[in-house]
Amino acid sequence: MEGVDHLAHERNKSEFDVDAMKIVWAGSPHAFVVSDRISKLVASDPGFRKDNRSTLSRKELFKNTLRKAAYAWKTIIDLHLSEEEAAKLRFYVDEPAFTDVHWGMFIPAIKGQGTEEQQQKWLPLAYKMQIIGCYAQTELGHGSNVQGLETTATFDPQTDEFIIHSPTLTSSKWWPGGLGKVATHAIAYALLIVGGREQGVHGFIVQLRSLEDHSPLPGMTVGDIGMKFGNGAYNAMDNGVLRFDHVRIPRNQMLMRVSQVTCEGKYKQSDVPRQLVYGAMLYVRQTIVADASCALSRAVCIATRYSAVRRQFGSQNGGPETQVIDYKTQQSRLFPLLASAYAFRFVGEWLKWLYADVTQRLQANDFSTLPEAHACTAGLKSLTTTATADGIEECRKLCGGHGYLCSSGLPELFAVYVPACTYEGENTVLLLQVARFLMKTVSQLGSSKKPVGTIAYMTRVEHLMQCRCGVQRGFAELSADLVEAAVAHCQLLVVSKFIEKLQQEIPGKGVKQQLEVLCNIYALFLLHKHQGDFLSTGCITPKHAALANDELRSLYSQVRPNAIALVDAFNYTDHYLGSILGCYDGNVYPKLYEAAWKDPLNESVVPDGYHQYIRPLLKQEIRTARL
Ligand SMILES: CCCCC/C=C\C/C=C\C/C=C\C/C=C\CCCC(=O)SCCNC(=O)CCNC(=O)[C@H](O)C(C)(C)COP(=O)(O)OP(=O)(O)OC[C@H]1O[C@@H](n2cnc3c(N)ncnc32)[C@H](O)[C@@H]1OP(=O)(O)O
Ligand SMILES: Cc1cc2nc3c(=O)[nH]c(=O)nc-3n(C[C@H](O)[C@H](O)[C@H](O)COP(=O)(O)OP(=O)(O)OC[C@H]3O[C@@H](n4cnc5c(N)ncnc54)[C@H](O)[C@@H]3O)c2cc1C
Repeated sequence: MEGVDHLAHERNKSEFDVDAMKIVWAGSPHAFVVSDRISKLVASDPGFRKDNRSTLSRKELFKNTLRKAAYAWKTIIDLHLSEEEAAKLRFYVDEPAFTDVHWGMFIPAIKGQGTEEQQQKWLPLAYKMQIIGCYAQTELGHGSNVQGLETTATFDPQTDEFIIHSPTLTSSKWWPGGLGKVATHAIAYALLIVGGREQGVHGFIVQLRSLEDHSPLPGMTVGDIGMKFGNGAYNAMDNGVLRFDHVRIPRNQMLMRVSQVTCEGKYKQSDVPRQLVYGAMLYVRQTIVADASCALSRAVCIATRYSAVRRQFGSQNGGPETQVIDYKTQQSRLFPLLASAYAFRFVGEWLKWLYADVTQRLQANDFSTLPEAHACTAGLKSLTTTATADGIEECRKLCGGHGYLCSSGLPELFAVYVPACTYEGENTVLLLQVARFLMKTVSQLGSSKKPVGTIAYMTRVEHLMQCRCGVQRGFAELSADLVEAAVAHCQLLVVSKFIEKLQQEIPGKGVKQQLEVLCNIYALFLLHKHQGDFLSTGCITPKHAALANDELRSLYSQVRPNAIALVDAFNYTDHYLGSILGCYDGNVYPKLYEAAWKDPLNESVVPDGYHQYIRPLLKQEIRTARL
């Protein structure tokens, strides 16, 4: 039944203006138009095909990724796409690649930590992709502990150069995306040594490979670190290993916005805080939060559409069975994830604003909000990526057995997404940073320094005023509890930003009402999940808890007729979703059936290996077989 919309009856049930919701989701009418146009452009171009990814060998997959990246770049040039449109194009191409780190980390690091002069020299080359960059921070022995990095950058005043060196095996750079096979340059982080004194970790622009024949420059040992979790998936990325053997680079290739080394060998610090060396991480964590809503909404879209297609039990008088989306248990697992996708969208929007604000302040030498920005980006990165990774896996289970097929799109989505819990700051390590920030705030509550912004509420929490412990004392011992407190603080942020969103004018019939329902689901689901904490701290009574649960059930019933329209509002093409279970027309079974026959195993009826292994077994000739 090609061309028939099997979900039409669901779409007819919806009680709000889906087109208006699409604009809310996109962020603005302009963002919607750009996103809609570019996603369709990618979807309709066979050059961006991705349905065969899971059957390719690593080498084929990688080469195909290179081809796609080059093709994407050609498309960007040919169509004169703006920076915004080009970023959307890369997003909808939907394949992890060296370009992610080139645009997402290498360029932002130079922008944030390079001097004007350095930016003028390097950025035009990077923007035109005449050089390709990666971000080489993590080492085999040290990732989270950035101050523990072992790579050294020793200043040689005789030649006005730095000598970059990997003194041990554990100091080998290990993990950087794009480093393995593609990048020509790296921002390498190393311990600066000037005049025999260690001056902490700094970033350096280091050329890795020849721009003529791509061979590694003298003193560099560089390669790929090997296969990662999941077939296909993140293996399109060449995460790499790199060792430096006394590699010399000119002095002006140290990123010198935060601190400088003069030709006489003097180390000077600007009045900007040292933490700006970590600026690129602040930026990327913020983009990761925005990306979490994309990944979660994608999984939720698949699970919601399939839950409306899938029927199990409950047939009466020979009629159809019940759609699994009508089971309360399915709703209680699915709808909080739908609400989370929207919640993360709005907190991501807010974080983008916060980041723009802190960047503007930093440019005007106002560093007062940097600790708060660090706590918010770190905490929300941790919260949203953990919830999204768990949510994708839950969506897979919500799709039953078919969710385990690669053609559902969910295994690959999970495999690509799950490292987000680790990269750019391991999630627990980041929560400890938030906890430290909260404890610091608590310890200052009695002083004249009043908490503002996202921590202003602390003055209203009475028992916190009685806390007078030092920040460090007992921190390690209580760190597991403090991490929970950090999560609670971040959840408060998510809920309050959702509520603030609802206080704005939101046009479109019924749009605001739907968002109110989702906001209430998000908040009440949290209350339900952490009922024990709320009850044991006396924040709610058992009666409140019971009322909240009743309300939650009723909210699920309100979402039910709108569920399909709420995921349609993400405006994802079938190409981007990459899922038979989530296809727009809901025509799942014929597509699954057809796809199965395309598997390489089905290329022959009798499998390769029959004569060697199956037949000798069946004929009891195993002893004489040549295995
Ligand atoms: C295909 C999928 C793509 C999906 C992504 C989508 C979009 C993203 C776009 C582009 C990205 C591209 C691709 C994405 C894929 C992969 C990329 C992965 C790249 C990486 O994976 S790249 C390595 C990242 N590797 C880390 O992430 C290490 C984590 N480890 C740390 O980050 C620190 O090391 C820390 C904080 C744990 C320990 O620090 P510490 O406290 O023990 O000691 P330290 O001396 O370091 O800090 C002293 C004072 O600095 C403050 N402070 C710290 N950090 C700050 C910051 N960022 N800003 C402002 N202030 C900061 C503190 O709050 C303190 O402040 P105070 O003294 O006031 O309390
Ligand atoms: C797919 C992928 C892409 C990556 N891309 C890049 C890249 O482009 N560039 C780059 O430089 N790096 C990259 N990385 C590396 C990444 O940033 C690090 O893996 C990450 O920062 C975590 O550090 P780690 O591996 O040292 O973990 P570890 O710190 O060793 O974590 C191991 C465990 O120890 C715990 N732990 C660590 N410290 C503490 C503490 N103080 N208190 C309590 N518990 C603690 C953690 O919670 C975790 O459970 C990438 C990693 C992955 C997986």
